[in-house]
Amino acid sequence: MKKTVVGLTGQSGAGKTTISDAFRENGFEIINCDIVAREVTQAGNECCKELAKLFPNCFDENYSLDRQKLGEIVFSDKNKLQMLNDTIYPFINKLIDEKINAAPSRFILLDAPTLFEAGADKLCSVIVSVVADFGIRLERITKRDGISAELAKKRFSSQHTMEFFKAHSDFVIENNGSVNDTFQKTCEVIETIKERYNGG
Ligand SMILES: CC(C)(COP(=O)(O)OP(=O)(O)OC[C@H]1O[C@@H](n2cnc3c(N)ncnc32)[C@H](O)[C@@H]1O)[C@@H](O)C(=O)NCCC(=O)NCCS
Ligand SMILES: Nc1ncnc2c1ncn2[C@@H]1O[C@H](COP(=O)(O)OP(=O)(O)OP(=O)(O)O)[C@@H](O)[C@H]1O
Repeated sequence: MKKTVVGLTGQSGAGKTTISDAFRENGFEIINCDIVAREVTQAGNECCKELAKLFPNCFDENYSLDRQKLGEIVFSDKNKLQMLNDTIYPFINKLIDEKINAAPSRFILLDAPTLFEAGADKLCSVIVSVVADFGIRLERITKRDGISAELAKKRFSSQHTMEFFKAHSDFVIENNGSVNDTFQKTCEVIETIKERYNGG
């Protein structure tokens, strides 16, 4: 069975995980890369031991990761973010590969904020970006994650710009309005993708 992998990407708070529900309802198997990143950093595993060499203050004696502390460090320093990415992506990409191979569905959605940085765009037949305005994203993620506006802004500036996402995607979904409107737009995109790739 030839699998079609759709990469869903965009800045923090744009609405990737919200939109992924529409893909699930349309028969897609969802791989959420934030969850994959949590799986590879479960206390005591190999990835944590590698990261603890670089960020010793972010781990306790059981190699359990203090996520907020690491976020504060890497989203304030591009070199440290690069060190984190270089270390964690091989573990993440290996697990993504395993999940794609094990997926029972022919259609797979990769919900991945750092799709391009991780090189996971190369696994995708189609790339969909979700975009939303800065102020809206700021409000959403300070509320969702309970983080300060300052940390949220640092996280944004660690990511590609909206223009980058638009320029590197096959479809762009704007999510400044209601969830219902965005769901409708997403279903139209899904229909086009399915028409294009069914049987292909
Ligand atoms: C830095 C970490 C420990 C912060 O953990 P925390 O629980 O505070 O945040 P969480 O993991 O829920 O991520 C929240 C959002 O931050 C953004 N983000 C996460 N990692 C990165 C990154 N490397 N570069 C840019 N933005 C990122 C994404 O929009 C993500 O949805 C964590 O995000 C991490 O391990 N990041 C590296 C792995 C990665 O790139 N994950 C993204 C999916 S591949
Ligand atoms: N159209 C919308 N109207 C109101 N709230 C929304 C809308 N879209 C998303 N949200 C809310 O905004 C928050 C961020 O959305 P979501 O988690 O889907 O973003 P994301 O792109 O996956 O972000 P991240 O990369 O940080 O994980 C969530 O709490 C979600 O419920």
